[in-house]
Amino acid sequence: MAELLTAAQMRAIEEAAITSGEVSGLELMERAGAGVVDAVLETWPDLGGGAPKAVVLCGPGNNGGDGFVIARRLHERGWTVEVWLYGDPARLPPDARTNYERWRELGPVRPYRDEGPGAFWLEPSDYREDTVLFDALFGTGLTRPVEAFNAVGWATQLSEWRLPEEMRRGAYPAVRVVAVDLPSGLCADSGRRLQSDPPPGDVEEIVADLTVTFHARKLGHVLAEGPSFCGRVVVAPIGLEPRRRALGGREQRVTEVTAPAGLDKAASAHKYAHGHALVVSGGFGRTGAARLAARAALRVGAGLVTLAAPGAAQMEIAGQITALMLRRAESGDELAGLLEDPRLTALCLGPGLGLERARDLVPPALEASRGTVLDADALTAFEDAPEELFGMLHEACVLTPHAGEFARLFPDLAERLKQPAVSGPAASRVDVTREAARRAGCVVLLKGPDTVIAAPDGQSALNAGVGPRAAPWLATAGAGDVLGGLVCGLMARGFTAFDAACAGAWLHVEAARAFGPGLIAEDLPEALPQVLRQLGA
Ligand SMILES: NC(=O)C1=CN([C@@H]2O[C@H](COP(=O)(O)OP(=O)(O)OC[C@H]3O[C@@H](n4cnc5c(N)ncnc54)[C@H](O)[C@@H]3O)[C@@H](O)[C@H]2O)[C@@H](O)CC1
Ligand SMILES: [K+]
Repeated sequence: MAELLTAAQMRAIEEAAITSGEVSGLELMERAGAGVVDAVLETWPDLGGGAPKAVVLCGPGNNGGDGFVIARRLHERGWTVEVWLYGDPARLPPDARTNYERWRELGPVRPYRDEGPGAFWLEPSDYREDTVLFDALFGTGLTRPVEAFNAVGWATQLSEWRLPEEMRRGAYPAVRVVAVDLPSGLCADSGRRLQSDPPPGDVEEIVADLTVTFHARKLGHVLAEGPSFCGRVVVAPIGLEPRRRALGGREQRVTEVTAPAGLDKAASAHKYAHGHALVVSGGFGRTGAARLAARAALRVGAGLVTLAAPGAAQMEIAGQITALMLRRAESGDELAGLLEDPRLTALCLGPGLGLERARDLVPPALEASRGTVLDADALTAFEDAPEELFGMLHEACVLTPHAGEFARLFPDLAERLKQPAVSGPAASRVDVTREAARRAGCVVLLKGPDTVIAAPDGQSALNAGVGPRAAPWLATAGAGDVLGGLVCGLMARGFTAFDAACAGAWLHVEAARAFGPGLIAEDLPEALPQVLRQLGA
């Protein structure tokens, strides 16, 4: 599984490599700069043949050091290179200073200080269609908002370069923007832009076309605003070993969800060998969500799936199902009666359930100690008494809130994400989901474009909805109900709560991608066979 790193983990990996004598910091910086140049030429082959222009903005730390390497290497390739430094050359860290000196033998360094309008104003004639701007101001060392950009700073001008031609004040041709490691201003751990509070007016951000990071992606590339700031993200290997020990314990690590194993069915196994899922439906006129969840549970391979509905809803359901089964569960007592059947291996409650019914049915469902997905109304029903719910939850439960439901159960954690990110590392969706899982004592899957999954012991994973894992079509009514059903079906088949949540999140995205544009929730279960076939299930 691909690890997504924090700034501290990246530093620990680098330090371990340097102290072991395997490589020097200077060599790593050289490889980082070379990696950026390679990625630029690979992304824009048209720049390979000519003599383009580079404007390299260097900052006061090692990110700036990478910038000086890039400047030197592009100069060696025949590019016209212009270098700017924000900071005092005498205070550069040693490796950055060395590369500053090396560049100084080749060309000048123009100082930038935030001295008001015009402090960083390059003549329009300086710019050409083949100009590439390198943002080597701040990388993983950013700890506070970048004041230098306020109102009159570079960012305003950078963003102007990026406006459509007819909207630009001057006659600047479009400039390609490359972020070194991270677009400056972005928090490496949370993907949030560090900003003073209240935010300064009229500040534009650096939005990159290409971000070249080193060794592995950082959480900030995929969380929150990260994807919209980074553009294409390329990972340049800089010869570092994985060094898992430097990453810390499992409570500090975050992996990306990957294709699940174990979805095939043995030739000799009968249907009960694959578990029996029970999905609890809402009342008359509100059964669609549960039917979607149930069909997803069946498609993902649960041997049997039963819908439990109040009497008044049974006719409605019966007319719309075939392979699914139907039982009556009018009340909590009736549900408890159904759950006396030990062959029921997993439950799903919430989609379309109704708040009153949820308050009645969730306690006996949790009492039964089966793999249990709680979603939608099963979460909202406890808005006024989250502790009551937490007291009943057990390790085989998965809560699948969207941001709104999450805020109802964990208002203080949701508030942490809303507070302005004034210093780094800022609170991230991973942090709050981990804390929520610890508090609830079960797995929490926080839905969103970046879906985060955490277990009470801190183990975490995420599906970054970017690049090959983007599935914008999932923003459609009922898609969340299908996810609940997938996780329930997988638990019915014997997956642990955490593994079921990860596999469910992966399959959900994969099914959406297999169907593509025009997707509605009903299509998701129907796209699963194709996905499962590709997995060799
Ligand atoms: N050996 C290494 O450590 C390597 C580091 N690499 C590069 O080094 C970067 C990390 O370097 P650093 O840790 O020096 O950090 P940065 O270069 O990201 O920035 C840190 C510097 O900026 C200052 N600073 C932080 N926030 C500021 C703000 N808002 N306004 C003004 N100054 C601010 C800090 O006090 C520090 O001087 C990585 O992102 C990567 O680009 C790569 O060269 C690979 C090797
Ligand atoms: K940068």
